[in-house]
Amino acid sequence: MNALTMPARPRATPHEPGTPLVAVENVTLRYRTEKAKITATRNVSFSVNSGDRFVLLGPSGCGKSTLLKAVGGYLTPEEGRITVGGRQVKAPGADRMMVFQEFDQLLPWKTVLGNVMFPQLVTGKLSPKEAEAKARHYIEKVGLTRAIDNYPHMLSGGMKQRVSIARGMAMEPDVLLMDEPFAALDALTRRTCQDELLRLWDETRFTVLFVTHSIAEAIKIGNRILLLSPHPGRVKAEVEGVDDVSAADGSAARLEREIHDLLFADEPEDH
Ligand SMILES: Nc1ncnc2c1ncn2[C@@H]1O[C@H](COP(=O)(O)OP(=O)(O)OP(=O)(O)O)[C@@H](O)[C@H]1O
Repeated sequence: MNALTMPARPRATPHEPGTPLVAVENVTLRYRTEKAKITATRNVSFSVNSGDRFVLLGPSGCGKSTLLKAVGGYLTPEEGRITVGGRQVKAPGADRMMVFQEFDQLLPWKTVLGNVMFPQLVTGKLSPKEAEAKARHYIEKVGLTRAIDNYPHMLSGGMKQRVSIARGMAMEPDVLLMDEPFAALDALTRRTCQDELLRLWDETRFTVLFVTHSIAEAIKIGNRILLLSPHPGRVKAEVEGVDDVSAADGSAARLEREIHDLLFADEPEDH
C-alpha cells in the first residue's frame, strides 16, 4: 500500500485538550488467508497524546506493522476501535502519513522536490506554488537542499528515507506513522537518521507513532514505549518517561535490560 494513493481528507479538527490524539481501544486484528485466520494482535489498547514519540516495540511477527496499518486506515479491526482526533478511522487519510522501511517508496521519475510535492498536489491540499514552498521548507529541514533536483536513483538509502520523512512531514499530518524506517540502513546512517528525527521533533514537536523491534532504537526515539508480546501481539507493559533515562548515568542500559527481560519472559503461544 502506498501512502501516495491517499484520498484528500479534511484535517482532523483540534481535539479536546487532555484527550488522546490517537486512541486504540481493545483492538483485535486478523488476516484471513485461504487456509487460516491469523490473529495478528489481540485486544490491544493504547493512546497517543499530541507531541508524543510513541513507540510500538515487540519481537518479529507480534503485529506492530499490522497495528500501524490499522491506524493508517489500511486495515479494519475485527474488534475494538481506533480514533484519531476523536474521529473513528475508517480509511487512509492525509491526517496520517506513513513512512515505510523500504527504499522504493519514491517515484523514480520524479526529483526529490517532485516527490515531496506529490502528495500535496494529489490531495489538492495546496496550490502548486504553495506545495513547492512547503516542500522546499521540509527538504531543507532534512538537510537535502543540495540534492533537491536529484532523482531517487542518485540518492543513498539514508537520503531516500529522509526524502520520505520530508514528504510525510510536508503534509503536516496529525500523526506521522513510521514503520521501521531506518531498519535497512547501515548502523552509522541509522544513528544519523535517528538523531535527525529527534532534531526535527525538537523543532516542530510533531506526533509520531514509530514501530521497531530494536530495544535500543525504541529507547532512543521514544518518550513512551508500548511493549507487545510475541504473536499474537498483546500489550505487555507501557514504559513512560523514557526521556528521563540517559546513557551517561547507565539508566538507559538498565532500562534496556528491563525491557529485554519483560519482552522475552516465557509466554505460551496462543492462536
Ligand atoms: N498480509 C498478511 N496476510 C496474512 N498474514 C499476515 C499478513 N501480514 C502479516 N501477517 C501475519 O500477521 C502477524 C503480524 O505481522 P506483522 O508484520 O504485523 O508483525 P511485526 O511485529 O510488524 O513483524 P516484523 O517486526 O517482522 O515486521 C504475523 O504472524 C504475520 O505472519
